Amino acid sequence: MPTFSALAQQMLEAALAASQTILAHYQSHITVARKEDGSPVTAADAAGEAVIIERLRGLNIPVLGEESVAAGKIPTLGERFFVVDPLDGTKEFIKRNGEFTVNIALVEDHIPTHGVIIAPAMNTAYYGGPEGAFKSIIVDAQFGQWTPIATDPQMGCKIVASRSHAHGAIKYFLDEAGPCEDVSVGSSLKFCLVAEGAALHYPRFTPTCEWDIAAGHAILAQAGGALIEANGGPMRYGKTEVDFLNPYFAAAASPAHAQECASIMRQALEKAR
Ligand SMILES: Nc1ncnc2c1ncn2[C@@H]1O[C@H](COP(=O)(O)O)[C@@H](OP(=O)(O)O)[C@H]1O
Ligand SMILES: [Mg+2]
Repeated sequence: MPTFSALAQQMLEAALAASQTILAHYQSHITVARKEDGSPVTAADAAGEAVIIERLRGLNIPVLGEESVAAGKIPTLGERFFVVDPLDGTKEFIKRNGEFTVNIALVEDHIPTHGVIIAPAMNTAYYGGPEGAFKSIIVDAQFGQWTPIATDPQMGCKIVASRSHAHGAIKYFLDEAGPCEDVSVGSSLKFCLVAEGAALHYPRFTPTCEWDIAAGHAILAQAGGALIEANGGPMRYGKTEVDFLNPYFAAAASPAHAQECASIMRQALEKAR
């Protein structure tokens, strides 16, 4: 059982509280609204983010939250800031297939050093930080035992892809990668599958924002994996100038696999043109 730092404990408790709030919405009627960009949003998104901001307030670290940004509230980001997606996989939440997550990351010097992901409807939590990478089952709204997780770079080819945001290049990726199993799942759970050794590659060919990936990036990195831009360079956070939009990226079970994944992505994108 890891001894979590006070900071990690606060992040975990904030995510757990938001997860309970979101579950209450999930178990009652879900009303769907549309954001300016046409993407769906529910009352659970805002309620979850409010709970997280409240719980993290005492730390005096700026919070970059998906819903706050959508409402025009962008904090001044210093060297250290939280990145929050209270409800990633809103489409899955609305479809009620359970594949949605609460995400909190701490970014330091442009890199996510701590990450928490909870899948409320699956009673599953993941953490990655200086203590290592761990998974826990939630019982009676409490974390159970934390067990270490690790990627499996030796496994056969298995890729995870978005359930709701497909791109034509995936087909070419599979052609290039050779025999490869292909699994679709919603939200940041894709990072968790790679982090716990259940998938090898997560090539992302459709847009994401920093809050969609920061927590997953931290967990994956601590579990032995890596996330890089599809061009092969490091993924950096705090990209205010591009509204926190990420370039396409490659996440995989090791730094070498991430480079391989990115290289196959570039070939696939070339073919898809
Ligand atoms: N056109 C776009 N621009 C920016 N982000 C997008 C996007 N289309 C989808 N996304 C992001 O992809 C996330 C869903 O990922 P996935 O398809 O892997 O489940 C969404 O998270 P939310 O559900 O939090 O809005 C959303 O932020
Ligand atoms: Mg999201």
